[in-house]
Amino acid sequence: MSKNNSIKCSYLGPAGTYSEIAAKKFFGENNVFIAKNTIADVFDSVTTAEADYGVVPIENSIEGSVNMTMDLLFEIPNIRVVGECVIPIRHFLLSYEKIELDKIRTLCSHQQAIGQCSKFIRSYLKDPEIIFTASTSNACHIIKSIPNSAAIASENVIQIYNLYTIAKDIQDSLVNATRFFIISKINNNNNNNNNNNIYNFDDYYSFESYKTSIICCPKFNKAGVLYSILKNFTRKNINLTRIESRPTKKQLGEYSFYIDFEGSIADNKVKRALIKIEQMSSFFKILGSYKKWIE
Ligand SMILES: O=C(O)C(=O)Cc1ccccc1
Repeated sequence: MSKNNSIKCSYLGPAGTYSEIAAKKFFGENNVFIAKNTIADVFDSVTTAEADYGVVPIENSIEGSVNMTMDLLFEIPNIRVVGECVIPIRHFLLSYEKIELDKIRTLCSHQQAIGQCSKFIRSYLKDPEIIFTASTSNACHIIKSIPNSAAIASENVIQIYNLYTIAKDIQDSLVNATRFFIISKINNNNNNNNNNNIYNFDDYYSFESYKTSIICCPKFNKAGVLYSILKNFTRKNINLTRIESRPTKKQLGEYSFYIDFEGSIADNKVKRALIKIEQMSSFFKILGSYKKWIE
């Protein structure tokens, strides 16, 4: 916390990104916002305590999971998820020149944004060179020096970078939303409820208004292993809201499972289910329990 009790929150910048929109929507404008160049830098800013919280994109309704965030949640210890935020995404095609669609030779944006606009790109652009950038706003810096170029970014960058709007709402579906995780650092001094151990979690939550996210890698890669994990939720009548697999990067065919479900790790039925799953896992990580995002 900074001097006047405002929160220090890092996000994927520079100014104008969807992550910035999410950060300000979750925490409110009257806080300290720290723009970072990459999603990995946001994680670093939390682990080094430069920021109290970080906001990172985790999944999109068109393009699916953000792999960089998934991998960092797996790899980086002492990070927990303390909240979520969902924002609608409207993609704009922007340029420093009033350029016709068929004259665009280079298109820049974050890989997620490019993927969310694949139909528009195929239908209206003439096979431009595509440059993936660290963020949508970063794309607006890159195109400044490239003739006949355009960027895909949010409406917020138009004024910030003084851009022309070539096209608006170019995403593949008008219903387009990205979910962000709010991450924080787990203090290992155990004198608060930050510890990651479910067995002595003593905060009391109104369970139904919470969600929990975990990562687990089964000990054995055999038929029915996913069922044997998921049945622990079914038997306790715990509703799953997301399940994604991600290669462990150790060998082909070996996956970690990212599971979100309704309920809190303060709930005994959740604890009992997770104890069983941990016993079946070679890797098990509780990312955290957090309030469901309500618009
Ligand atoms: O680059 C941004 O603006 C981000 O915040 C990452 C992202 C990119 C595309 C959709 C949602 C989030």
